[in-house]
Amino acid sequence: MTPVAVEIDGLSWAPAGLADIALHVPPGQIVGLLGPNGSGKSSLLRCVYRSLRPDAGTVRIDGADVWRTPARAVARQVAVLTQDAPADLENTVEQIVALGRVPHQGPFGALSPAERRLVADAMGRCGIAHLAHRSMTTLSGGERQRVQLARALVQEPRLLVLDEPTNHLDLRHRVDLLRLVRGLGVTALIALHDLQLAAAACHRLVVLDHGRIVADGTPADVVTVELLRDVYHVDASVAPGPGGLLTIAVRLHDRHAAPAADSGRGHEHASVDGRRQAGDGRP
Ligand SMILES: Nc1ncnc2c1ncn2[C@@H]1O[C@H](COP(=O)(O)OP(=O)(O)OP(=O)(O)O)[C@@H](O)[C@H]1O
Repeated sequence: MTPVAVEIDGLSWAPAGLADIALHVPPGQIVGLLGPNGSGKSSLLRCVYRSLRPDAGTVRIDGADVWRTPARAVARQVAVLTQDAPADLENTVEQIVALGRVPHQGPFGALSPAERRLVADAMGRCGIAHLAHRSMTTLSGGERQRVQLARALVQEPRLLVLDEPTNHLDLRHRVDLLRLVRGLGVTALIALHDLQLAAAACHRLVVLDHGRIVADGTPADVVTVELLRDVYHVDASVAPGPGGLLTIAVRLHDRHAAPAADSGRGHEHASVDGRRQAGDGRP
């Protein structure tokens, strides 16, 4: 799968406050889209995968304007994983995963042996092979999210658009999903709320606030005390860790909290591997 370049220029969409967005993503780059609730991440991604027509501006994938390209042709290049996979589908997991081939097939196309192998392989990579014959209605949120990922892989996309792909996943599956995405070598745009995971998984982070890009750069450049204060309104410290990982320590100002026996409480560290540690006692 050859990755594509994505070029967003002058993009505006008033309902989400998106205004004059410019973002150029080279082939193979993994971009994490961050920002508070309602900052416009999903709306921007919807403009990219041709689900939302912007008021102004363009989105070009390998030079082709997505709104001048037939939907089916876009679907052959772009796979999308949205926040909440539909839960009310009666189809089996295998049938849903096989839907990833639809953009590549004719009107009555049956799966070729190679495509059936692709479906089996994707289910194996996403750890859902044992669920192949289960109905989607019987799955947990995390299992449904992994089914969506398998369907996206089967699509053999050149661009992956993931909107909060990890919100139902436990820590191991979060890490597995992001590792898998990195291993694909495709271009990816991923909206994430977990800043530490985003910093660990993405080549580049872009932060939206009130519909505008307020930061764009490497994880270490973007995830700063100032960003957490000015954009997230959180009092925190950020420390570099081994292998380029970041550790974010958030200070909780809770006037109603019970007095703590340990004077270090109130400062809580959450590391990328999910272990929470007591405060370090720093002011
Ligand atoms: N179809 C719509 N009509 C009107 N307003 C909309 C529409 N879609 C989104 N919005 C508004 O645009 C703003 C941005 O929404 P969006 O879903 O893009 O934010 P987000 O950054 O993805 O948020 P979250 O982190 O909560 O998922 C929100 O205030 C939302 O209510």
